[in-house]
Amino acid sequence: MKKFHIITNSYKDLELINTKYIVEYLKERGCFASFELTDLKGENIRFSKELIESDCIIVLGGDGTLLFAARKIFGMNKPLIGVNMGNMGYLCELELNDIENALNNLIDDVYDMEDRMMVQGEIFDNSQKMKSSDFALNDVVIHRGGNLRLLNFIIYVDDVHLCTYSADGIIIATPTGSTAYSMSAGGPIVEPRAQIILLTPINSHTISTKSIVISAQSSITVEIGEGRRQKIEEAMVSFDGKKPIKVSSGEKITVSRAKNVTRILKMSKISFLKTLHKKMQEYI
Ligand SMILES: NC(=O)c1ccc[n+]([C@@H]2O[C@H](COP(=O)([O-])OP(=O)(O)OC[C@H]3O[C@@H](n4cnc5c(N)ncnc54)[C@H](O)[C@@H]3O)[C@@H](O)[C@H]2O)c1
Ligand SMILES: Nc1ncnc2c1ncn2[C@@H]1O[C@H](COP(=O)(O)OP(=O)(O)OP(=O)(O)O)[C@@H](O)[C@H]1O
Repeated sequence: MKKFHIITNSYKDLELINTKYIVEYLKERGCFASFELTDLKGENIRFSKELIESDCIIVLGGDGTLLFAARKIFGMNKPLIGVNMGNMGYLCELELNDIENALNNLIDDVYDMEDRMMVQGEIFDNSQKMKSSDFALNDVVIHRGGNLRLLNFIIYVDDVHLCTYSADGIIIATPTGSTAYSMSAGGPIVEPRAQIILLTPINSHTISTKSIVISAQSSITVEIGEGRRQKIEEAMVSFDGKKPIKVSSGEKITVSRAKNVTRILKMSKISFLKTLHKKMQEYI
């Protein structure tokens, strides 16, 4: 690879010391290198010529920054690799102390590429009109928000009623997202290249509290049910933990496999489970 674009979280690389170092290093090795900063509002609007023409995106930050970058370049088919400057950085494979080695490997095309499935979600109002849609690499979370009342979530798979959870929320996760919120809510850990969609309730107050694994060919619809005390309840929908969207009883969220994937570059041969174990121990 020859053309690199860096997306840096300026909260993590405060004076851009590491960003500038990487740009200079790549240029010294005869490559093109450019950078941009994540914008504070998390909006994805600016697409520079350098970003569009790059062979690879290097992300400097934590998992949140990598998720931001993945959403930004959705559909562009460009590979991503993260340099961990976050607290945990599970999705960010590279460490700063070995960065030259990693950059040399990228230049010499010594890496593996892993396609990670993503999901798309569409939110429909009471008259079945789509009011919003978005994509996620980790998860779509439907949550009671600040409201301390149990909500009813009516679940359909391919339009057939599956079950109803009384819970704080529902997480619909990809295999990548299985190690994030879904895991905290008791969901299974899934091999990142698997092709499934995971449905995990958050604090379900029903006998069935288990996660359900669904084929990636199917779509899941979550309807916000009527409340016990009041007919119309409100909930929040968030894609990869970003910008919550308000929904209320009768509205539906349909989640299915997205047409595009996130391509993550891999250099280490260490298994995803060992990495998870190591990062979790370091994090504590
Ligand atoms: N209780 C929880 O575990 C909880 C609560 C809210 C959100 N989240 C997760 O946070 C994600 C957004 O991440 P963020 O960094 O912007 O928010 P954040 O800063 O709130 O991070 C949440 C934690 O999840 C980790 N994380 C994120 N994606 C991961 C993945 N695929 N595998 C393993 N760990 C992962 C992050 O490193 C961080 O430690 C959401 O997609 C959601 O899955 C988790
Ligand atoms: N778009 C953004 N631009 C700049 N800073 C941001 C942006 N979004 C979040 N931040 C800041 O970046 C930090 C979170 O970034 P990130 O998730 O990459 O790191 P982390 O939480 O330390 O890492 P990890 O998620 O791996 O534990 C927060 O301090 C947040 O205020």
